[in-house]
Amino acid sequence: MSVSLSVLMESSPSPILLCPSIEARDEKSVLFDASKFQKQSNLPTEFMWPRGDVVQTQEEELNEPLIDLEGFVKGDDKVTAHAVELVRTACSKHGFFQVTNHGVDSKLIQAAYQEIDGVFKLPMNKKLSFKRKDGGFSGYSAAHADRFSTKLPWKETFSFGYRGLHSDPSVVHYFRSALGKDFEHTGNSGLILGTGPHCDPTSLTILHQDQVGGLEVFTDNKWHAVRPRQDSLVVNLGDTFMALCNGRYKSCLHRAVVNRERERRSLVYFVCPKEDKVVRPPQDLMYRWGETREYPDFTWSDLLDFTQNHYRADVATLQSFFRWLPSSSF
Ligand SMILES: O=C(O)CCC(=O)C(=O)O
Ligand SMILES: [Fe+2]
Repeated sequence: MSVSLSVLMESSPSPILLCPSIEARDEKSVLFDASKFQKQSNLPTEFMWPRGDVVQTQEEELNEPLIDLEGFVKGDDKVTAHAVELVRTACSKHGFFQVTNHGVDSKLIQAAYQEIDGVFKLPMNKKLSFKRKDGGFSGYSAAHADRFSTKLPWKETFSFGYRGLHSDPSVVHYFRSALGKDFEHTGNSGLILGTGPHCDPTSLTILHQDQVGGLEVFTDNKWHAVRPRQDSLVVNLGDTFMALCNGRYKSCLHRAVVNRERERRSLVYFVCPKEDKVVRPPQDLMYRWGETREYPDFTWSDLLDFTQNHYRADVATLQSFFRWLPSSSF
């Protein structure tokens, strides 16, 4: 089995961010102390999102059933069938669901937060010593300031990738059994966003946010807050999964809003295909569904290159990618 996974840990807003200063916009990225801005009304324009991009924050919480994986993990067919139905409904509607009894030890999650806190508290020069290289997977990055100059995310991340897990998280295992070999996976809310509205280009995203909250999902024409739950994991479908399912299941449109009072952290686990794997829906599914193809073939390495080097993931990544892809006639 080939597995390609990467884990992203993010903390926002951070006391120090790396981004272009307003005075030195044409110079290479320079350091400035973002904590100075945290209590001011005059926030750096690089972090401002045009109002058109930002739907007014709804206080409304997403009211979706929490999916209990206990029966599935234990192999209880009846309980699994019910969970599958809930997952199917959620994926058809907005590509998002939350699971409990997922088998990931909560102590491990807390330990990961503690570990990553130590990394983010390092002095900036230390963090820059393991800066993520262009086109690379692993390392520290801040605000994407090295790649984009406007609408910067108010966050810093520490990412690392690895392959060849011995066991799958149960939800990955489920999709794998359903899709077979075709699923080889290797603060100023409302204006300043930790992570702007986007769909993940990856296959699946499994996420834990801390108790500060801020994750929002777009569904029923509105943004809905996802209440943080210590015991649950959020699962988002990404663009690659949507392409694998011929658009039947939706790539989840989401964002993370930060606030001026408390730092927010999240642990994000991206599941991606093997680089050279051609992404296309399984033929027997297409046959069974009687559908024609919605998307052309592509490889994860092309989509990865596009989103790492040419385009920051947003709501229209896949369409833009197909226009960009030379062999695509879309
Ligand atoms: O921090 C979060 O809760 C969301 C992060 C996210 O959407 C991403 O990194 O793709
Ligand atoms: Fe995301």
